[in-house]
Amino acid sequence: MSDSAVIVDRVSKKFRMYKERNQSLKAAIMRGKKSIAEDFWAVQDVSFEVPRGATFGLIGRNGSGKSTLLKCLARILHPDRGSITMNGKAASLLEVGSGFHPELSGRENVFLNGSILGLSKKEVASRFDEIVEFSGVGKFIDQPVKNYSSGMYVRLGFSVAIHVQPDILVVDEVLAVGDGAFKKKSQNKFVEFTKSGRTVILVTHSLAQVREMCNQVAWLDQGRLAAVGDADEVTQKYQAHLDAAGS
Ligand SMILES: Nc1ncnc2c1ncn2[C@@H]1O[C@H](COP(=O)(O)OP(=O)(O)OP(=O)(O)O)[C@@H](O)[C@H]1O
Repeated sequence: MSDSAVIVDRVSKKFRMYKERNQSLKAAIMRGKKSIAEDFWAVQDVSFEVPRGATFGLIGRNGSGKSTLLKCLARILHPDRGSITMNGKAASLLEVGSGFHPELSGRENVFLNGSILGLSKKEVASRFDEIVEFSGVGKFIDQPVKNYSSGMYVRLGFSVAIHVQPDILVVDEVLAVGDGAFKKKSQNKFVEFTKSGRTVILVTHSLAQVREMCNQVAWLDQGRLAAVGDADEVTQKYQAHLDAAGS
């Protein structure tokens, strides 16, 4: 088996940008079916490998393509060019309570989410107490999740995803929502998770968090890979770049 959990090979992703959005109906009819659009490449020709057991961060300025690449890794988007190979079972947690059904209770959502992430009912049942305990949702577990605070939503979603024990966990800023205590608990969980040979890929805007949590980093700049490798080295380069640009 390869030592790489994930292989990103010359991945590019484009979006169609439509012009003249505010035109009149008459102008649109006159122009017929032709619409004026151009391609915008949000991710361009990016290649790297994520070693098994790494906590791998994606960094870069706003709009550099981090979320787009993360969505490709989570299979929410498909690259227009290149390929992504996942060596193992992957689970992703990209939006607050993604995959949660608002009308269902926390309990029902844990079972639903667990099964979406590939666990049997029995497997979810055996981890249920631990999932609830970690989330801190407590007695609210039988309330519809539409009544949860955003913090409760995220904590429960994160708790399900991490207890499903995927080989590769793809997360987006989830820890930004939790409070300090939950962040610490989650970081410890990540350490435990990666020690058992599992891999975490995350996006965060906090360089301090990247330094603290990640051992490998990819830096994206205008959709292209600016640097990849050891977290300290790459974050230093990125910081120097930001300082030079005066931001
Ligand atoms: N669905 C879409 N349609 C058109 N353009 C998009 C779409 N999604 C993202 N983009 C554009 O692609 C570029 C990269 O966006 P992306 O969200 O991946 O960046 P990011 O690095 O995650 O930014 P941020 O740090 O602000 O979250 C941006 O210019 C964005 O406007």
